[in-house]
Amino acid sequence: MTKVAVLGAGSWGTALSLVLADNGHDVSLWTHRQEQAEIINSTHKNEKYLNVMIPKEIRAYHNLKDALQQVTVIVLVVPTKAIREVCKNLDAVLEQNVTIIHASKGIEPESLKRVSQMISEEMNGYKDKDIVVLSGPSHAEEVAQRQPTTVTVSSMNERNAQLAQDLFINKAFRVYTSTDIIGIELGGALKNIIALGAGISDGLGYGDNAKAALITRGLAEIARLGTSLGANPLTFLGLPGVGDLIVTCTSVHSRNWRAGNLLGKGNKLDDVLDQMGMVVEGVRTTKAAYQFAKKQNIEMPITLGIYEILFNDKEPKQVVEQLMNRNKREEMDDLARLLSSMYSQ
Ligand SMILES: NC(=O)C1=CN([C@@H]2O[C@H](COP(=O)(O)OP(=O)(O)OC[C@H]3O[C@@H](n4cnc5c(N)ncnc54)[C@H](OP(=O)(O)O)[C@@H]3O)[C@@H](O)[C@H]2O)C=CC1
Ligand SMILES: O=C(CO)COP(=O)(O)O
Repeated sequence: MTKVAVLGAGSWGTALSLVLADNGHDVSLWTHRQEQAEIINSTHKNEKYLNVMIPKEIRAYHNLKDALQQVTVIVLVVPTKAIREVCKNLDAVLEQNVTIIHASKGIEPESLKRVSQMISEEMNGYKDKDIVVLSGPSHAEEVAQRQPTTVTVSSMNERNAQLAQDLFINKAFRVYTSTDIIGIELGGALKNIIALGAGISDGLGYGDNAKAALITRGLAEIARLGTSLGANPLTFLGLPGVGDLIVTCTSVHSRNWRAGNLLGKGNKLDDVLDQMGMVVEGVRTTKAAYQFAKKQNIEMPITLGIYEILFNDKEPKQVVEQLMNRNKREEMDDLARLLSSMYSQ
């Protein structure tokens, strides 16, 4: 049995706490809202985020120091925009050495930093090579129902990745390892941009052909940006790449798909985000990827179109027209370039 603190009591933090409790670990679930901690402890529910009973062994905390008592593992599951703030607070009160696993899917606009990089910048004594990421096609709603789910954990420190694998793996939650943390983090973050696009496409009333095109050409964009930042292109063919892309672009559970769907139906971004009430990571990630692609001259036409819908009020139909009328090209250009760059390394 391991003593684990899960920081972030939203949908995913709650679902991951259930997996850990199922595996017999001692779980504290920290929330930044006192009232939410009290509700979880008295009702054993967290209804705003997940419709499931929470076993009474999982105790919710509002005081961070109390949540951290004797833990040897921390699972960080707050929205990417809160990572730095939570890590600063954590650094101020954490007294013991722990293994840090994060499960957030985003990147930081301006810096294009991945979550493991942000964590190590805010936490004294932790290097980004020691942080573990957990990512893959895994909607909290299905994990909470113990439906079969597969994810990948990755760290440059293989021992830490194996520790995370052993901590989470069970008969409903299969965990693979990988050493390509760059690819795993970028795959998980960038698929949210394409999921917004898939939702927009469905909202406009387009069918499966359009969605398959978005998924496939979206994957090419993810691989282009990812490899320019040092990811292994093959990672994008795995669970945290194409796997997560499929689940997020096709599931009604996806907040990114749902937000895109509302945009495609003509709603404005601010109204959509108000309605969602949960994090839609793809919005910030679109900004980050757009800025980077522009600076580095990386071709990302879908990302550019989604940026224009989100931030420049461009009509979704106009963006579709723009995408369909680009210059003619050969489909496999990208793949050939990526593979040859891989083999020349
Ligand atoms: N839901 C899912 O199925 C999956 C989610 N993820 C990723 O996990 C991360 C978290 O997502 P998820 O749990 O779904 O998000 P939710 O929107 O469901 O919950 C986010 C939680 O974080 C809390 N929070 C927000 N800001 C802060 C802050 N500054 N300090 C502390 N807590 C804060 C929210 O509190 P408040 O109530 O105040 O808003 C809420 O409890 C995201 O990066 C997401 O992409 C990954 C895989 C699956
Ligand atoms: O990452 C997810 C599933 O793997 C969750 O996606 P959403 O944030 O779009 O709900």
